[in-house]
Amino acid sequence: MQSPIHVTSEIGKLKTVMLHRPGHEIENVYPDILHRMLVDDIPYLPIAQEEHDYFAKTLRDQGVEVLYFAKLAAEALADDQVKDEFLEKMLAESGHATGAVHDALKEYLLSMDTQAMVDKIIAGVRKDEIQTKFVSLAEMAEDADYPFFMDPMPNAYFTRDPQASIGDGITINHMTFKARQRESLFTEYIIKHNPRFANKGVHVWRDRYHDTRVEGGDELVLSDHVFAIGLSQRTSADAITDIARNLFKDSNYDTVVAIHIPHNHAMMHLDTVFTMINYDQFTVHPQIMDGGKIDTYILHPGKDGEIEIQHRTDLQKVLEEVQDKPEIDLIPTGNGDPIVAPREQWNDGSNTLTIAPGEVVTYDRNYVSNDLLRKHGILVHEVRSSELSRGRGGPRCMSCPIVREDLKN
Ligand SMILES: NC(=O)NCCC[C@H](N)C(=O)O
Repeated sequence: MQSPIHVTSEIGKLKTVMLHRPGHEIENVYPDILHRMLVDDIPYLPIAQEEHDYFAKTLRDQGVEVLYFAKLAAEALADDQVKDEFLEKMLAESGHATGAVHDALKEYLLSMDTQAMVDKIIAGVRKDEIQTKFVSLAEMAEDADYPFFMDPMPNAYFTRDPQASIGDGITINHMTFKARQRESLFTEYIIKHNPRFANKGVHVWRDRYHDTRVEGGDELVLSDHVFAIGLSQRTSADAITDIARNLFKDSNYDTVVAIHIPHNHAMMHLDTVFTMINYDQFTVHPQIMDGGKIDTYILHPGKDGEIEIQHRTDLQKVLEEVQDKPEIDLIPTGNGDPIVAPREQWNDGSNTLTIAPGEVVTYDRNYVSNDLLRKHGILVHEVRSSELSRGRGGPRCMSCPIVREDLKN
């Protein structure tokens, strides 16, 4: 049976992608919780939605089928028993496993139709939306001023991160920060219960029930046998080892390249500083290379299920070797300028979404990087970015490829 997920590169023609249109969750962010919600500012929702619709249209105009995360989730919860089981897990992960608040939230959420319930969970539930019969001492005495029973998920529009397609399978990710961990519970239900994916042979390379952390922004499918992953603020070495072991055991993947990037918010994932845009072309933020060097580890299957690891520091050479190309063109964000490069990287100038070999979608605001891409022969579709960029992610972060065409060579 052909899996409904098929992604054997970063650059093969994009056929199907999963997005999330930002919704009311954005309006539930206020200054006191900005840091904890992992955003630096509050997008203006109507414009963010316009920009997102334009992004979706740009993809559709290029023949891409656009699926929406929240719709897939609602479809997955069509059966009442599945919905009940999901809701119990979601409430528990939101801090209400039992008790009066749990009961009131459950009654409130079940009073809605399923799509409205999913949208509400993503948006967050304020305390003043529901009446509880009793409150516990903890609710009365601790966090009394905190306005939410269920936190909003303002990062849901970065559909790249809670999961990642690799080959005919997926990783469903245990994400680093609490602010994003519940997002992948939706993915679990989509894969298990949405008719598009359920019982269709999707291989789950790693599920979300682990202590170690991985996020899709770090996961790059370089080819049908080479997988690159950031060793980053969000993805730990143990998780990388686990994914490598599972890929080596059950797939064609025989090479995992772990790239150590700075552990900070501006460069939280590998795709904020490095993306693949053509067979032999990549964007790279110059500041991750210390004099051209960066700690890189190549993992291969060893004897008896062991993993062999080589430590290298020349990323360009590593890419030439694993991609089997005589030369790799590394295109520096902001043309490597000491002011332009970090400024454009901050607004996701390296975070290109490749929709076909040598054809990308980028934010319009990164005009220096975009011009340079064009000079290197890349076809660039620019999308609007005044509000979307405030969430600290770009076109690659906002898209989860589900199907790409295989590369011809
Ligand atoms: N792949 C990505 O780099 N995604 C961007 C995620 C931004 C979000 N505010 C976060 O910190 O998780």
